[in-house]
Order: sequence, then structure tokens, then C-alpha cells
Amino acid sequence: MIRLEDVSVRVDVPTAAGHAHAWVAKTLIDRVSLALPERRIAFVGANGSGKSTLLRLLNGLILPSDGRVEVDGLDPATDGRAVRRHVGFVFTDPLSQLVMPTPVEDVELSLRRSIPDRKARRARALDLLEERGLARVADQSIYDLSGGERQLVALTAVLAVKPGVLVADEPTTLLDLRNRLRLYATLDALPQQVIVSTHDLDLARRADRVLVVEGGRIAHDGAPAEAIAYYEGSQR
Ligand SMILES: Nc1ncnc2c1ncn2[C@@H]1O[C@H](COP(=O)(O)OP(=O)(O)OP(=O)(O)O)[C@@H](O)[C@H]1O
Repeated sequence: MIRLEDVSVRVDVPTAAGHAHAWVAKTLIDRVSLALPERRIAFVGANGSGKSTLLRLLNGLILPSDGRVEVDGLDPATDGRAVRRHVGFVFTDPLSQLVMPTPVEDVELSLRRSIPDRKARRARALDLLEERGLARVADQSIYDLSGGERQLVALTAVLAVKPGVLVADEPTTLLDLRNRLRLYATLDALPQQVIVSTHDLDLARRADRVLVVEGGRIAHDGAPAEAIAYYEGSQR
């Protein structure tokens, strides 16, 4: 289970006045405590509310300034490697995580530990891409793919290592309707816990629990219909 115990994240930022060497502490996450046992969890909230920061705490990309994070018994502050292996993370911008020239090579990279034989690894990578409707672009340059195709390749590569938890930061942002529906079905079918941040309220509605983030705090936490109604009301 994922737990946050009184977690705050603060960073030093230059003062607005821009005086040389003048810094102030900015609170990105403000004393958040949560237990997240549900299988499907969505964070929603306005731009800059702190959703990405909360997700990044879950795989140690950001460590708390105060408080403690626990992910299935692992502490990202002390078990960084194990946490990163356990928590698959899909970034909003797929280019920040696709490191190989082509989709098939990227998925092969994910499989290098689990399938040592190169031929078998390539065959499996192609199978996984085909399952996502990406066989056609498997050998194309990453840079020649559409944003949506890249996002699906990134998801395929992350899922290839069979993480215990999938964390996805705005996974449907770049997807057209067809691919969005495909992604919903993919996430629904995953055996592992899935935690997303999203502006896509249709995706949030599919979760077991929706948390509304406001100014680095959880402003509302509950079943999708009521949490989304709260969020919509708060933005008017
Ligand atoms: N390293 C950092 N230094 C200073 N400020 C930061 C840093 N990282 C994030 N922030 C600020 O913290 C706030 C929360 O950012 P975060 O990315 O978590 O928001 P978000 O809810 O995911 O937003 P969006 O919906 O736009 O993706 C923003 O005001 C952002 O500018």
C-alpha cells in the first residue's frame, strides 16, 4: 500500500523582485497525509496545484522535505533503486523517457533483464507494440511519431518490465479519441495498482477514488462523481 505521512515539499526559489542572491522557500506540497489502498486512483486539480509533484514523490523523483512516503513497504528516501524498479512512471512528455532511436529498441531496452536472448527479446518487444496497435511504427524514428504514438510507446516500454505499481502523469493528454479509449481499456485491464494525474475527467471517472489537489493540499477526496462535482464547482 502507498502511504504519505505528513509530507511536505519545499523548494528555494528566487524572490519575485529578482534581487541577486535573494531566495524564498516555496511550499509545493503542504503536510499531506494519505493512505492509498484502492486499485485505481486519480489526482485532479488546476495547473500548478501540485499533482505532478505528488506523483513524483511516489517513485523518489522528488523526496519529501518533511514527512515520509512508503510504497508497498519501500521508502523512496532509502530504497531509491528498489522503488524505481517497483513503480513504473509514465511522464506527460514521452520524449523525456524514450531514450532509444526507435520504439522497438526502446521496448527491447526495458526487456534486457527479463529476456537475455536478443532474438527472443526483439520478438517480445514487437508483440507488445503490436498489442498497442504500434506494429506499423516499430522501426520508425521516435522523432517521426505523433505525440500520441510516442505516449503509447512510452507506456508500452514501462509496462514491459511489469512494475508493481503504474504511475502516469496525464497519460491521455496527447491522445486522440480512439487512442484514449484504447488507453482506458488498457489501464482497466492492468493487474497492478494504477495512479494517474489528469485533466481528463472521463479518465478520472473510471477511478475508484479521486483526489482534488489545490495549492499543494488535498481539497477533496472521495468517490469520482462527488469529487469531480467538487472540482468543477471550485473552478467556476
Ligand atoms: N523544482 C521546482 N522549483 C520551483 N517550483 C516548482 C518546482 N517544481 C514544481 N514547481 C511549482 O510547483 C507547483 C506545482 O507544480 P506541479 O507540476 O506539481 O503542478 P501540476 O498540478 O502537476 O500542474 P499541471 O496540471 O500544470 O501539470 C507549480 O507552481 C510549479 O511551478
